Amino acid sequence: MKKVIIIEDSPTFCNMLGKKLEAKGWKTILCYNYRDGLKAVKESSEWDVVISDMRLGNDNGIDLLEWMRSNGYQNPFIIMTSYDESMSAVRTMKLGAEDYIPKKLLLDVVYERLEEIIDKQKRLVELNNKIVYRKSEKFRRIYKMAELFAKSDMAVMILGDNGTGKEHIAEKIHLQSKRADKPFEVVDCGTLSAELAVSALFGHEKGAFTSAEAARKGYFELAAGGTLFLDEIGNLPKDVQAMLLRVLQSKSYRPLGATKDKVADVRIIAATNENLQEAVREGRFRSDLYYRLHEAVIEIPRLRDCKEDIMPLANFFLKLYDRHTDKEIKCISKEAQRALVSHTWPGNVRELKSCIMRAMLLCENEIIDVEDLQLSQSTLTEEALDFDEQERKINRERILWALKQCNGIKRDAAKMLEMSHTTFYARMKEYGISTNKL
Ligand SMILES: Nc1ncnc2c1ncn2[C@@H]1O[C@H](COP(=O)(O)OP(=O)(O)OP(=O)(O)O)[C@@H](O)[C@H]1O
Repeated sequence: MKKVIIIEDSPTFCNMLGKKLEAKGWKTILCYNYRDGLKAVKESSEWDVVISDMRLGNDNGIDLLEWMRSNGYQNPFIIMTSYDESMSAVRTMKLGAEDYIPKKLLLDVVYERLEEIIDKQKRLVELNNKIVYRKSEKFRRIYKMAELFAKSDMAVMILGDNGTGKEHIAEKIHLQSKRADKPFEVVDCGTLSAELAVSALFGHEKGAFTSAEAARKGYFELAAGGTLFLDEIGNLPKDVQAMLLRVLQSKSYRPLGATKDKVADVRIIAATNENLQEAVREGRFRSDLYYRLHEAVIEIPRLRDCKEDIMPLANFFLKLYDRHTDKEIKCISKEAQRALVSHTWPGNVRELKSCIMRAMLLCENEIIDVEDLQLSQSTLTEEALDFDEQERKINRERILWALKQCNGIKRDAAKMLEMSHTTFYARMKEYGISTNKL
């Protein structure tokens, strides 16, 4: 049952709000002071919503929110304010409150707001059921960043190799944002040729061109109020880049054949596995669009750099596909587990997912064994081996080039490649580069 904890030091107002919400099917816990509120929070489950007054006698709702967040309680939190408390209300939003609502409006809007919160939670739960919450240090940091960026409307750039999980993170940001109840639209920029792009992005009216037999909505309209995820942005043709930039700057667009502009109300999240800086240097990507899309950046690591995530992911995929086979597969043998953890996974999570699916088909008893995984070097595809080898070669050459440009000064070379010193030194060691031999 949907549950809300109401913390309000005026019993009359608290009871009135409680009655209103109970009439709409909510279970309520009424607390008339900070102490009782804190107790109710400690006993709450993670989806219970907290509505607290800003002023609670000598105590204060913001302190409660601060206590909750620093003690790991992530319950949705709404603060009730009086007319002169907007500055403090802004602070509560920064601390992760869902909303602040002036008390005089509360009875009119609270029910709608609570339903929105519940709907958002449901969708987040659905997404979380499809994916594994990755516990590696690197991924925990990524989830934290995603949560922080979700609170703003900043354009976010997600960087990472193919199959690392960029789209999931983009959707997570969307579902934790104010736009969560609006669409999340994915655009595969690689398929947008200059001819198709205008109509695909902005739509067209009936008769706008010879084959336009009916009007069509573009991605900007389909995602209205929500998030547009521009996947593989590095593949966007140059003239489409200019078009996109204009729309992002003016926040308006015009469908083909239309006579009026429409408002471009979307949050942009883009992703790429390409080195976009290099693309800018080589003139393949517009630098103004590059900066417009990089208001915030999240880098997704390769699967082999988060080894502790491999087995939880593998076991999750095992359960996922278990429903689709009539075999009674119970687990993965110790030897197969060792093989999974030490494999290099050039195709990242996507490769792991198909490896487990294939193993389940091949497996002839209850335990997946190392042969079922087909992971030996000889069974790695040529393409995957080439990809890995080429990547090493390119990275090595880039480091050598930067060192030469900077007369062997490692700190400057790391800066030039926008790498942290630690990563730069680690890569030099990995590739056997020594400044003596330059
Ligand atoms: N945490 C996760 N839990 C379960 N499955 C995951 C997780 N992360 C990624 N996957 C699965 O791995 C595959 C690749 O994920 P996703 O499409 O998000 O990666 P990507 O980096 O966007 O890929 P690409 O660069 O090819 O567009 C998908 O099938 C996805 O369901």
